[in-house]
Amino acid sequence: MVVGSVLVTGGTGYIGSFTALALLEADYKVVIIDNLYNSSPEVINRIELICGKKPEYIQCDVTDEKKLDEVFEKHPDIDNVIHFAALKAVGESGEVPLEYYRVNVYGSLCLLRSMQRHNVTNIVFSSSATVYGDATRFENMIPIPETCPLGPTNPYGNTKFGVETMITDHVNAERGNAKKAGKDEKKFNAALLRYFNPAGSHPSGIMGEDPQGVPYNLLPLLAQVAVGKREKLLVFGDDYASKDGTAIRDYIHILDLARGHTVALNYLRSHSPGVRAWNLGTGKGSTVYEMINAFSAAVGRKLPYEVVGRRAGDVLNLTANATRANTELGWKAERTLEDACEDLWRWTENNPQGYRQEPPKEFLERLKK
Ligand SMILES: NC(=O)c1ccc[n+]([C@@H]2O[C@H](COP(=O)([O-])OP(=O)(O)OC[C@H]3O[C@@H](n4cnc5c(N)ncnc54)[C@H](O)[C@@H]3O)[C@@H](O)[C@H]2O)c1
Ligand SMILES: O=c1ccn([C@@H]2O[C@H](COP(=O)(O)OP(=O)(O)O[C@H]3O[C@H](CO)[C@H](O)[C@H](O)[C@H]3O)[C@@H](O)[C@H]2O)c(=O)[nH]1
Repeated sequence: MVVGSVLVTGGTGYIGSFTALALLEADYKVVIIDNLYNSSPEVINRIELICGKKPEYIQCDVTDEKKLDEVFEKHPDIDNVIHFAALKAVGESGEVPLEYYRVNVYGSLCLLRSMQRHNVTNIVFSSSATVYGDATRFENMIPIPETCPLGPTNPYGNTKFGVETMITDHVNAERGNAKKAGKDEKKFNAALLRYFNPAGSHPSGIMGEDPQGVPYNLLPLLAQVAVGKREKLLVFGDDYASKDGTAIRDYIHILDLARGHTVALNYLRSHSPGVRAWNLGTGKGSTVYEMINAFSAAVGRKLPYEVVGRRAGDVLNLTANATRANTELGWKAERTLEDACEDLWRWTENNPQGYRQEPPKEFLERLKK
């Protein structure tokens, strides 16, 4: 039995593919669009290997409004969108901000307009903890609650803040217009999911993060050090006001994060909250050094690093207060940092070339059983 249909933009990417898997496991029909800028279509096969169901994949750029219209016309049953497609590197966004505004902001505008034309009224948006900026500028805002004033410190964060605002204005307007016309205003809803730092892979070892160019995030970079693709990790600053001088992030297992999307979507459909923001994090902060140690423990040897200067746009501490998601959505991160590191290492060891190589036979055999 299909419980609903979801268009997943950026669905061959890291978080999108795990969410597509979680949606299929929760009996949603899933249509993925992606332009493969930072992903591989092979992940569709891996999703099928794991859950026995295959999402439909359509190559489509989210800034191509005509193509978006065609997708909605081909699938008139789609009644929800989860919007991942974006550029996501904090550092790079300071170098090519216009590209970040084009893909992240203009792409979201195209999507909302196309959804409006096709009467698709629920959206779950991939926002980010980056929208809070430096929460240590306030007293008592670490761990960060959703009520913390927003103030991104880099162009990437500004695009996420801008899209959150655009979605909020749009959904509120749609609700107001529907009410005036005596129509059902409650069908217009948005979840703004502010993720902290996703980590890890599928425990099977056949599905994980596979960035196409040079990765920017800490864990994929550490994974490259572990398999010898990179000599050492560069630690961006050891002069932060943390216990060991390195910056603090809240690393959340990718399976917990993916599950957060299905529960948020279910909540939109059952409670019709209008626009609501939820933090998805564990509530536990780890420094860069703690992450190097945790991943080194999973690998079984100490990974080399060198301290360099701070990265522009970085902040000291992004740790979530996830109480709202816990009380309202009934969602809580269940897996540990150790789980994330072990799963990441299993994926990396088995797939040093990412999705460009066949999964090991023993996995295929086991999954067939
Ligand atoms: N990974 C993180 O640390 C993190 C944290 C918070 C929020 N986010 C947000 O979550 C979302 C997914 O991130 P991810 O880590 O899975 O990144 P990802 O790069 O793995 O996935 C993004 C996907 O979007 C696709 N894409 C990019 N531009 C596109 C375009 N113009 N048209 C269609 N598809 C396009 C890419 O090919 C990729 O498959 C992004 O919106 C990101 O900003 C990520
Ligand atoms: O080579 C590296 C890469 C990262 N870091 C440090 O590791 C921490 C995590 O950095 P990431 O680049 O992995 O993640 P960010 O927190 O900068 O950003 C990520 O998580 C955010 C949410 O917290 C955003 O949404 C964003 O999309 C996503 O890239 C930071 O302190 C960073 O300075 C290093 O020391 N060396």
